[in-house]
Amino acid sequence: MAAEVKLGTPLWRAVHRYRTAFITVAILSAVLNVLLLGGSIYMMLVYDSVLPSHSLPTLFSLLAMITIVYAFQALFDMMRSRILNDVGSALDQNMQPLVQRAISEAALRGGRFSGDGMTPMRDLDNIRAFLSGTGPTTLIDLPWIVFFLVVLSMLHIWLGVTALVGALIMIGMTWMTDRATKAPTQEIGQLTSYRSGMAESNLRHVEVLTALGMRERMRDRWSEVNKVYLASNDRLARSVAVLGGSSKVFRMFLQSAILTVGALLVIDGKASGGVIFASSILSGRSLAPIDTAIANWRGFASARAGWRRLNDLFARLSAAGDAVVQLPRPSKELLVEQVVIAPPGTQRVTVQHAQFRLGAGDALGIIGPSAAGKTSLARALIGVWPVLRGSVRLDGATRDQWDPERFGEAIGYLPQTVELLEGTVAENIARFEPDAPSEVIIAAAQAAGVHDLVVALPQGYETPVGSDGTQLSAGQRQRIGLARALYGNPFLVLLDEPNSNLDQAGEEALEHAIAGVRARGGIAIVIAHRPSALARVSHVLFMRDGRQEAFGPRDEVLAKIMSKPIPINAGVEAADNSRGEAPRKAAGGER
Ligand SMILES: Nc1ncnc2c1ncn2[C@@H]1O[C@H](COP(=O)(O)OP(=O)(O)OP(=O)(O)O)[C@@H](O)[C@H]1O
Repeated sequence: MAAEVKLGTPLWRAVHRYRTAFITVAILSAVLNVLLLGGSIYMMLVYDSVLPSHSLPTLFSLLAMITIVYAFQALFDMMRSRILNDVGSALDQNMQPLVQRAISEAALRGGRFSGDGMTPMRDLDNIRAFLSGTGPTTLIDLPWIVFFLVVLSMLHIWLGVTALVGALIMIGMTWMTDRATKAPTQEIGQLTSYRSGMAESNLRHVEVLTALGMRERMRDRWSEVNKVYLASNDRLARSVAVLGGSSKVFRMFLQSAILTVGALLVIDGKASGGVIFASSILSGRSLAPIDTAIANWRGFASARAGWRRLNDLFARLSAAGDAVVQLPRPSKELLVEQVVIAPPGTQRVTVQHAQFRLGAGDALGIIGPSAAGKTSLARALIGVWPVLRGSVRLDGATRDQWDPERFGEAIGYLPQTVELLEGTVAENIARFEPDAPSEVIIAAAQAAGVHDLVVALPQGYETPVGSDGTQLSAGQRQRIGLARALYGNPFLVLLDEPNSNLDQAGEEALEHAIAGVRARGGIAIVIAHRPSALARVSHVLFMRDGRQEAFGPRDEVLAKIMSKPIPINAGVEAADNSRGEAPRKAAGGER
């Protein structure tokens, strides 16, 4: 039974969890904004009471009071920044696992964005940076403009009206900033990913690029993308600078305008001298959040674009749920029923109507020319590619009925490119399981016939493999990859061209490993171009052009395909009659 995990708006739900913190920030902001009146009131009192009376005690009492007010302002400001910073970090920590899962799911479904595929992670970074910066406090302070306008109007209606007109103009500027930043912000998001994906790919392939004299050409290609990226950044920075600068100057002008209105009111005898200065300061303070908002709009726009993209991504992945009922480990059979496969994110069928059944103790060799669909079928069998039609069942259950981690424990997979991860040999064999028992690691290494090879390494099982396993030879990588595939005695072990880099000893270890899987009641599937890998299989499946052309007991199928004209690279050298070798001998014969 698959549980419906509602991922629709997980960001909102995560933010909702911190509502108490947001309410506290809102209350602190309210107090802070009221305290902001302190400076203006102080100026008004000094001007209107202290100066006419020349009273020093009044002046110092007022100074003491305003000092306390400023101290509280500083305290509350610090408190709300701290709370928001904590919320940003907690939200990040909370969402990171979901974001990582979304990145993997999107990649598996073929929805990997061009580039490095890490856009969702950067989006979450942008949201955290926005929450931890001045953004939220600025936005919270914006509605308080109305309060200051009311206070100004209470001093005199014309002061309020002047400030209102100024505020409306500045809000218009904010709207223009938003329009000017929206498109470049989105463009920069995509370009950042593309640019870093390209740089990462160039670095990963540096040896090939150097050997083939392609480094400069690839660097030039990257520079072209970088140029577009810089231009977009430039455009964005310029818009923000122009509008941010204008709003700041306009705010200063507005203060002078208010001063002028105040002066006119004083001349008219409708206000005191203190009111002029108080209102000027008040208007400056009240409109400050608008130009702070404009100056920081870039961060806000990035966070908003990231927020939308993430919600969109989560919504698209909402159907993926975790199984709640844990099925027992499979132990009986693999059933493939009329399976049609297309690479994720495409409708291009690469395997049509594959159908076969394997029982515990069977081993299957999949052979066929290049691009016959062997690897496509393999990926669907282990559940990393979806099936368009038909089904793949282990002990009667399709993959979506399993908890993904538990399903992985039942699978052993050695891909064509071994893909070891940064860590030690032991960690790689143990699939990075924390506290993996040594005896299980050694058992896997022994099953793969690689134990002696590992202990002969400089640090034995603790030898670091380097990024992508580059500190090992291709043969060593492949054999350690085989041990990883066999770790924990998985039921279904799938080996995609496991002998492409093996020497004689490696080939023998591979044969032994396949025999071992069969002997313990597992199922082994081997995709092979070289005949030695077929030595220990019980069945053979021959594929061509995405079709299953033959399936059955090994010798029967090999005999059948030998009787037909087979392309020279049909997948097993044994099938290549042009060499005049006896196919059965080349295939090894079941031992
Ligand atoms: N990720 C992918 N996206 C789109 N098409 C793909 C993808 N992977 C494979 N294909 C296409 O699917 C077809 C079958 O490829 P597949 O790798 O399954 O063949 P194969 O029999 O394993 O070949 P080989 O023996 O050369 O490894 C090919 O035409 C290939 O271009």
